[in-house]
Amino acid sequence: MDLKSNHTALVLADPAPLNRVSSGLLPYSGATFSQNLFLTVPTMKAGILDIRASNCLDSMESSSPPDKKSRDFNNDLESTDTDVAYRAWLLKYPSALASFDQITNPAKGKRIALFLDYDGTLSPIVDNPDCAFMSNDMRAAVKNVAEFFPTAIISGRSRDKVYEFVWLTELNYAGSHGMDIMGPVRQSFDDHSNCIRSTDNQGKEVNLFQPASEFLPMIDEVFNSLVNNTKDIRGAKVENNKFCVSVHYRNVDEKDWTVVAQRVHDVIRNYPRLRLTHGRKVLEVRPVINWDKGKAVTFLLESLGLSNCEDVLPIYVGDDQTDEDAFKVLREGNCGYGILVSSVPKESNAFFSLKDPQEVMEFLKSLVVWKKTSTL
Ligand SMILES: O=P(O)(O)OC[C@H]1O[C@H](O[C@H]2O[C@H](CO)[C@@H](O)[C@H](O)[C@H]2O)[C@H](O)[C@@H](O)[C@@H]1O
Repeated sequence: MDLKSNHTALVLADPAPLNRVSSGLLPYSGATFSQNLFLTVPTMKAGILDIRASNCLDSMESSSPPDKKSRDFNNDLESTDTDVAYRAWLLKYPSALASFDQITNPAKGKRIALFLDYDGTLSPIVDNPDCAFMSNDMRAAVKNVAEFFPTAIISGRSRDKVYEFVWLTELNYAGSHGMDIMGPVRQSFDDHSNCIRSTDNQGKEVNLFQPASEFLPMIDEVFNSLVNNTKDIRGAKVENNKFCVSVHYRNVDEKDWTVVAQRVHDVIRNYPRLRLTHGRKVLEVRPVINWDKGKAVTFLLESLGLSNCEDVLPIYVGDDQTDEDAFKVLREGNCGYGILVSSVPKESNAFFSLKDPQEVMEFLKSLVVWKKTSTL
């Protein structure tokens, strides 16, 4: 099948950065133009910033709130205001540690199924994506929790890469935002399209579900073009996540973010079957398929024989925009809880919050203690 075409405009399907309504959320209409962005593009060809790239830049800015360190440094008063805002936000998204009983009471008599994002949830956000190591303490906490509760990692990274960081065989892994799921063998999935039998690195038979497998050659092609198109932008980094590609701009000078946005759009405008989503200082290029982390949660629950809400309480912990799909599935299904990891106020579909990976670790440890001491 020819997945590439040169005549259709880019599909811009960015999920809403929930902390601000952005023009980047609007499909391309050609009706508006951001003047100040136009004026701040120093290196653009002919001085024109593509409107879709301009909308994208809005989203890049709104999905990249200043970190706590720089806020505190800027101004003590401002930091006090921010703390007040954070405390107010906690009323809407209570701490999962402070509200631990509220989470575990409904779990009595049920099995908890745990879903964990990786970057920003199990490992702190760092400048170099290749160095996002999780601590040994966190690894021990995840290993312990997985002894008591079925546990899966759902990451935007490729499945292999996230496994190299986590290195625990007792978990299930879904890479590429859920487009690459390795789970236990289920006979009932044998007829499922895109589901094949394979073996894991222990030689155990597993099911491999890859709903975007036909996009593999296209993703490789786009990865190479993106590497080529961004190689002169200092600090830009392109990461091949197998079924999606990440373009990092964390280390790019903010004045050059427009250039990053434009270069990415220049490449993907030729691929109408690819779309762009936003993460934490990263643009994620992915296939336009009806699949996301939320669908992956549903699929994994089914694969693990845990899809009956009467007996199972799923908990999903994540920090990023793409995790919202999973929070939404749990909220709308009235089944389980999303926990957003954030140290800044953000609108979310999660029910609870944790401040950072350190608090995630405490939460995982508390679950183990609760399970060990629970009589039910
Ligand atoms: O779904 P996730 O596991 O959260 O993956 C989302 C992206 O995570 C990584 O990037 C983020 O973490 C990096 C390391 O801390 C950081 O440098 C970067 O700015 C963040 O966006 C990963 O490198 C990406 O490929 C994933 O898409």
